[in-house]
Amino acid sequence: MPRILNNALEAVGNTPLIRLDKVAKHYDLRCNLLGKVEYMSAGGSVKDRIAKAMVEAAEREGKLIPGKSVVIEPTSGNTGIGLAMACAIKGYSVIICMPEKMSLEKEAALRALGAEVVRTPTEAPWDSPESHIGVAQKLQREIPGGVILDQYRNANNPLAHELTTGPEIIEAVVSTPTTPEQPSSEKVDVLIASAGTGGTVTGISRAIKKKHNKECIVVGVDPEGSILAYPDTLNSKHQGESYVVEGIGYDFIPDVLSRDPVDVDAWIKTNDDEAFAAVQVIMKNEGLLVGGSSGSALIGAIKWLKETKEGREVAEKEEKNVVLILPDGIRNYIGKEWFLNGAMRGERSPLADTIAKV
Ligand SMILES: C=C(NCc1c(COP(=O)(O)O)cnc(C)c1O)C(=O)O
Repeated sequence: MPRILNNALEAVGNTPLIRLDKVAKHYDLRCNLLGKVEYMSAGGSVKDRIAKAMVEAAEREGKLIPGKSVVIEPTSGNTGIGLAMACAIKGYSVIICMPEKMSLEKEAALRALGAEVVRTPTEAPWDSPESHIGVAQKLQREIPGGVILDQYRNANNPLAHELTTGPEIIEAVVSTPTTPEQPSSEKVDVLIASAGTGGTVTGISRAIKKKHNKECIVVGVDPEGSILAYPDTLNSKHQGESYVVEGIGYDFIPDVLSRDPVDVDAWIKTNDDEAFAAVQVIMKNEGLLVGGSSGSALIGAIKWLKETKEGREVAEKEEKNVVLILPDGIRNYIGKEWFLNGAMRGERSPLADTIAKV
């Protein structure tokens, strides 16, 4: 029931799970494609959830003291935005260390929320002093009250998804009964998520497999150039190559990512072009203004559904529920060339010719 909230943190999560029927038709799928639309969270991304969880856990443990502590975090931006939102509400100073590659839009949102932003060289290896992680550690050593909550190692990252994102998905699927028009197994049959820290895919997988459906197939999506996919042989062809999509892929394996096949059954590699084309498919067919890694998740799903034996079996069954995590929205990338190319200079509707003649 609608009620007055105390602050924006109470509007984190509880995002809709929306049918992507026109996208499924576009790719000739018979199964249900369901998108968990995370840009509808208060801070605009899936990372709001871990930011809130890490801050509140640190407060409970006495690690954050109002008026004294300075939250410092290495991030590709969205975790930073979630932290800056929490710190604005709770009264902590915050410094975000973010690689140069990440969008100006994310930096602007961070600064608008009161954060200081330190940019670092994108190509710096994760364990070098110049990386976003190395610079955050240096700042913590030198700034009194500096606290790194550390999304790459903090158990509250995957736990936030095990306790919130996963149960929300399960509840939505279980409470939507099958009908002749919209057949459903009433289970989460497949979960597909792109990976950065790996907290999302790990945490949701644990929720589903422990409490709902241990037969659920969990697919991780990792960009070409990154090394998160398992087995490592999947990564060798493009290892070290740069990529434009933001928020996913790393040159190290974060502690919070479980590559145990029990948690993540399969991995799919994707590239920028196919991801950004998939963003346009979601926008034009479903009216959802998603970000680049949502395109990675969608094209990763399509590749798994079309190019693997297990996937083809799922794709043909109209009752099967395939859940995709759509991590953020186009707000973070509205001026980026990859988006403008598609939106402003892409295929126009037939109406364009008519308008030109008026
Ligand atoms: C790691 C960070 N983001 C993760 C992320 C992800 C991956 O979420 P993980 O739970 O970190 O695997 C997907 N898409 C976008 C747009 C993201 O920002 C970060 O914002 O620091």
